[in-house]
Amino acid sequence: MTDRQSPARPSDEDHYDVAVIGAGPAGTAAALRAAELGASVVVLEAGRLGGTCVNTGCVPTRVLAKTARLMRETRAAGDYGITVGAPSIDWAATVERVGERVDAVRSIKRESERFAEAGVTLIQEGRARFVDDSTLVLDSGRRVSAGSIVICVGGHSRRLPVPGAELATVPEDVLTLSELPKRVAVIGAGNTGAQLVTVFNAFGSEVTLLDVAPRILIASDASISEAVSAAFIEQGVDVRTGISTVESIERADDGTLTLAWKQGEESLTRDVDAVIMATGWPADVEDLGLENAGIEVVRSAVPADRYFRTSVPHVFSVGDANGRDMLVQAAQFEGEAAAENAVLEANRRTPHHLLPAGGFTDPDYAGVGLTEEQAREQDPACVVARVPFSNVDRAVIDDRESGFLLLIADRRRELILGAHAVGENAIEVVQSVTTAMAAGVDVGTLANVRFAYPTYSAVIGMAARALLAEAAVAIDRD
Ligand SMILES: Cc1cc2nc3c(=O)[nH]c(=O)nc-3n(C[C@H](O)[C@H](O)[C@H](O)COP(=O)(O)OP(=O)(O)OC[C@H]3O[C@@H](n4cnc5c(N)ncnc54)[C@H](O)[C@@H]3O)c2cc1C
Ligand SMILES: NC(=O)c1ccc[n+]([C@@H]2O[C@H](COP(=O)([O-])OP(=O)(O)OC[C@H]3O[C@@H](n4cnc5c(N)ncnc54)[C@H](O)[C@@H]3O)[C@@H](O)[C@H]2O)c1
Repeated sequence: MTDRQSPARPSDEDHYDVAVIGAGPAGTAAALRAAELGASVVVLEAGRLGGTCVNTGCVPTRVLAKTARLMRETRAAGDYGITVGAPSIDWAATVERVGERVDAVRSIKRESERFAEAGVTLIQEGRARFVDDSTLVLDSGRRVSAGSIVICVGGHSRRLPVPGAELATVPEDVLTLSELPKRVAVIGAGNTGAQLVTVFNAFGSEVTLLDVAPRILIASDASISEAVSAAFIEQGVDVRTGISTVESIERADDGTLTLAWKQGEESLTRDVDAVIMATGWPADVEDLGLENAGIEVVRSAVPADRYFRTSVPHVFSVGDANGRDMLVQAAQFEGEAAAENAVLEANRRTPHHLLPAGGFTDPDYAGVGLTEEQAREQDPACVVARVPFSNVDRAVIDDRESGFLLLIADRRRELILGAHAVGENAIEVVQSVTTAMAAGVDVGTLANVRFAYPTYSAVIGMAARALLAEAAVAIDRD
């Protein structure tokens, strides 16, 4: 690799081949891969190792999702002849349990030991900031220079610029609520907001969900949004999509928050005990000194080309920082690719179409590859099969008939272009389809795979066989 000399190069011991800013999933993957390739590597982390995912994002949210499920299962126990009382949440105990599980996950991640074993230097002396395009300064005053720098700073929640926004709780702080709110408004129906709706609904809170977008889970296939939205409404959630704007939040003397918004020309209000703002995730770039390095920022993200190079080619941007696929699996994939491109001066890309994602709502949802709308735009003759869970033995056995798998193939019924599922185990089902896609399995082969009985994954074989039947019809029409 090229060893670029910084004009303000500190001392030899503070110069590395690769400097990685942030030790979340992106930074950890980038650092370990760069070290594996023989580079000298430093990781600069301002907070807790593991980043958003393990500390305030996926892991705590997933524990809350499990708690929500236990509440639902307990309520349904009577259907199976099990006598239990009506469950209720002891919020303090729930919060403690989340913390305990987060610590358990942190203990198996062992980032510092893995860095040490790989010969990666870890420096935790506050936030890093660019001095120039090859030099970083930490809060401690220490300077570090590197031939390549990988920006893995992740992001943070966004408060809407409305009066009273400071009264809202952001997703990272949900566990700091002093008590379980009886009435809660969730603003933002993306992956975060939708999951919090399910959690608070299961916990017995009265939930209102608002979004400016015309449908919830706007990034998912339209059929997913429709199904999850219908389930929310059936569960008593007040779903308000297509609102014009959130106007304000005001606090009354008794602590009640009044949320005001506009739907068309109509002004509406709702009194709640908590407002959660899950309205986006800008990159953590405000104090990064990018202007000192001539690195471009666009809409609160550090854009990168498909090889993760920023406008300054030896500086890379991966994970949530580049504002693309804000998922752990993307962050890890991108981190490794950027490390290879930095150390080997290669041009490695990541397969965006093989990134499965989903959420633990009630019901769960997930997707991979093209949505039906995207697939039809690319090829109007693509073939789509939808198999309801009510046709799947296991779903009926478990009393989980709601949901479906939508499988999309090209017109020649060879390639799987996308898969989208709602229902029990949707994420595991979509993961299995992703594995098949990654392995290059065609629809015909998938249709012949045997699935253990009785499993939810059996829906994949059913959908593949339905695709073949559908495709035959499509081909007849040609
Ligand atoms: C509530 C919630 C639930 C989520 N659930 C899921 C899920 O189920 N599945 C999924 O795939 N994704 C989920 N995500 C998204 C996932 O957490 C992120 O995509 C992922 O953490 C991004 O990894 P990253 O390494 O890019 O950034 P981060 O994990 O945010 O790590 C960035 C790190 O950089 C450090 N840092 C920032 N600035 C500096 C600086 N100037 N100097 C030094 N260090 C710095 C930070 O302290 C942090 O440790 C969820 C997110 C949220 C908010
Ligand atoms: N399970 C998962 O994989 C998972 C879970 C949580 C978050 N994430 C990722 O983290 C990132 C952040 O997620 P997020 O859900 O916090 O943000 P997001 O950007 O995905 O969704 C924000 C939502 O807020 C809405 N919104 C924006 N401004 C608004 C306004 N003024 N009034 C009302 N609504 C408004 C948007 O229309 C959007 O639906 C995403 O990329 C997401 O995929 C993933």
